[in-house]
Amino acid sequence: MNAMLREKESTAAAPLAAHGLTHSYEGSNVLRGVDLALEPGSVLGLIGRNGAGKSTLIRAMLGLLKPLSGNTFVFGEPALKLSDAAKARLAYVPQQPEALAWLTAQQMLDYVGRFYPRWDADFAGTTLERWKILPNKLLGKLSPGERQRVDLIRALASQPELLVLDEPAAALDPVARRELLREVALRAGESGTTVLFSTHIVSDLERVASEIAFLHEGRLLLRCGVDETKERYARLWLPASKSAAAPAQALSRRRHDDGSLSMVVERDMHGHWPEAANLPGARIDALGLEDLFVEIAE
Ligand SMILES: Nc1ncnc2c1ncn2[C@@H]1O[C@H](COP(=O)(O)OP(=O)(O)OP(=O)(O)O)[C@@H](O)[C@H]1O
Repeated sequence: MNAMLREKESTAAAPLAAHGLTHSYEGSNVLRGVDLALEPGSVLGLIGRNGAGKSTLIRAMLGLLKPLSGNTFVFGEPALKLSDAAKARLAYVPQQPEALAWLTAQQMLDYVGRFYPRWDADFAGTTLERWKILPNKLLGKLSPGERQRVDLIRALASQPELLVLDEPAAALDPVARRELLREVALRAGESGTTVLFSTHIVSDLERVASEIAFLHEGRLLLRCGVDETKERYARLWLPASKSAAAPAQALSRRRHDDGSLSMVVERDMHGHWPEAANLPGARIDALGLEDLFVEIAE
């Protein structure tokens, strides 16, 4: 199958897809050719350091920002010309919600609810109470964490098919974060909601994501199932005498004071580590998710 046909098919099936996305701000490249498509019902955790380009990628994928080049699709429609019907199936929570600050939480939820055919007013009411938000307080007077919670309630009450959360945990305390993640996992499991969320908290990924994508300096360095990472990636140590045999394709490479080398390597399509792993003195160490990210991102 040729590449264009494959792109067309993956776009049609994917609730959210981007192809060859590039973007720059003031001449500095932030996205450098990102391809990313979400399977229906998957929960994809997008991880990367501060400034890696996560928010830019999310905004471009949703058509909230016109990329320099590349195409983005939501439910198969071009994201920049999204129909109202598609918008009603999608919910997005930005990192710092600011809109409608002059309304109270209850007024905002009542107002917004009218635009969503599957709006769950009971959920909105009971969750406001459970998350201890005063319904009659102006949004502009809520703390950033409370504001983010109201926006999360807005997103969840619309019962979206696609839920996109930009660092949902940023302003939440650990208890609220766990509650939110539980709710997200529940939605994905019970209703088949497709979820994309960005984070730099590895434990959040481990709790709810079925897949992870690692964005580093505008490129997707790694994309795989959460359970798969430990099997697929590891740290290879080579003594100084064998460092010349280091495989060319390593995700990261570090030289130590004694001349030895360590690098993150991936199994090949047959499940084998690079050949250098069999050299005398070489060692393969398992990597937890957090170590993997730190190794690659440094
Ligand atoms: N409107 C803008 N104008 C100029 N530069 C911008 C703008 N928005 C983002 N940037 C820059 O682009 C880079 C990527 O920003 P982005 O917000 O996408 O990263 P991020 O991965 O979401 O970061 P964080 O984890 O800190 O939220 C950063 O260096 C940021 O300073």
